[in-house]
Amino acid sequence: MIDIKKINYSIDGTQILDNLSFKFEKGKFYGILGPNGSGKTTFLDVLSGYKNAPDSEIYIENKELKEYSPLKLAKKIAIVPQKFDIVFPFSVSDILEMGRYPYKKKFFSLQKSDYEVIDRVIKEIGLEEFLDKEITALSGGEEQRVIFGKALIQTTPILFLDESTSNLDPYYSHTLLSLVRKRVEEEQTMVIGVFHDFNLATLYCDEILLLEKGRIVTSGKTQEVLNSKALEEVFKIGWEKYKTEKNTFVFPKLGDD
Ligand SMILES: Nc1ncnc2c1ncn2[C@@H]1O[C@H](COP(=O)(O)OP(=O)(O)OP(=O)(O)O)[C@@H](O)[C@H]1O
Repeated sequence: MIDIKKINYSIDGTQILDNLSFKFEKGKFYGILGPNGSGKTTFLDVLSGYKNAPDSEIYIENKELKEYSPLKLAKKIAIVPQKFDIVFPFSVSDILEMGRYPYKKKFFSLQKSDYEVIDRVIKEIGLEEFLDKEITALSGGEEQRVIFGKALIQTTPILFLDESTSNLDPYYSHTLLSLVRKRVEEEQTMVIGVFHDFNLATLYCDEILLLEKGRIVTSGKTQEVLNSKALEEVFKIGWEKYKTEKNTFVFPKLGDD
């Protein structure tokens, strides 16, 4: 569904993404792990067309990324970014409605079917109490839930999450990730999410890509990558393991403990 033949991306002569290639399939939740500065956000930015990488060859559903108009791409990929730069005090309702703009006909208002999608997501992630508030007046976690909601309202087959639960409490982290996991299984959508919390990756991801200095060091089933030697080498720390019936969770092993 996303076939990366190659991505090279550099800024001022520094190679940020170095000859990456990978095939992402639909019906799977992928996690991207890697140290700070390893290129995770840049990778999603290039895949979403936000950053232009001329020396790249990327196919989204068999069509080259370069051939997509921004509007067509917005019907394929929604993104919950790491940072949101909302300075204008839009209301939460306005922001959520923006999720339907790719489907809006010129000079027409949103349709009943658009509002049905919006209302469903509002209920699913509990945004009712914020609708009339200005986005700039919300807490960090509340704002993140709204931006997440907008991406879900976009109803795309591909969703990118860039540390998109970093401001959320455990209840909302799991509510939102369970919701997208359900869509992956029931609607065969695809999710690619950047995580620093490996336990969330353990619980929700089918496969992991481990990035270091703009390269994919290893990739594979979540449990295999999280139990690999590469994890220690890339993060330069040992990992304590905690096994449950279904999963092995990993925690940083610090000092002499
Ligand atoms: N606009 C820019 N100008 C110069 N260097 C940049 C720019 N944007 C990103 N970089 C560099 O590119 C590298 C990759 O950055 P990126 O944000 O993709 O890393 P990341 O893996 O997402 O990191 P983090 O875990 O800290 O969010 C970093 O070394 C960063 O300093």
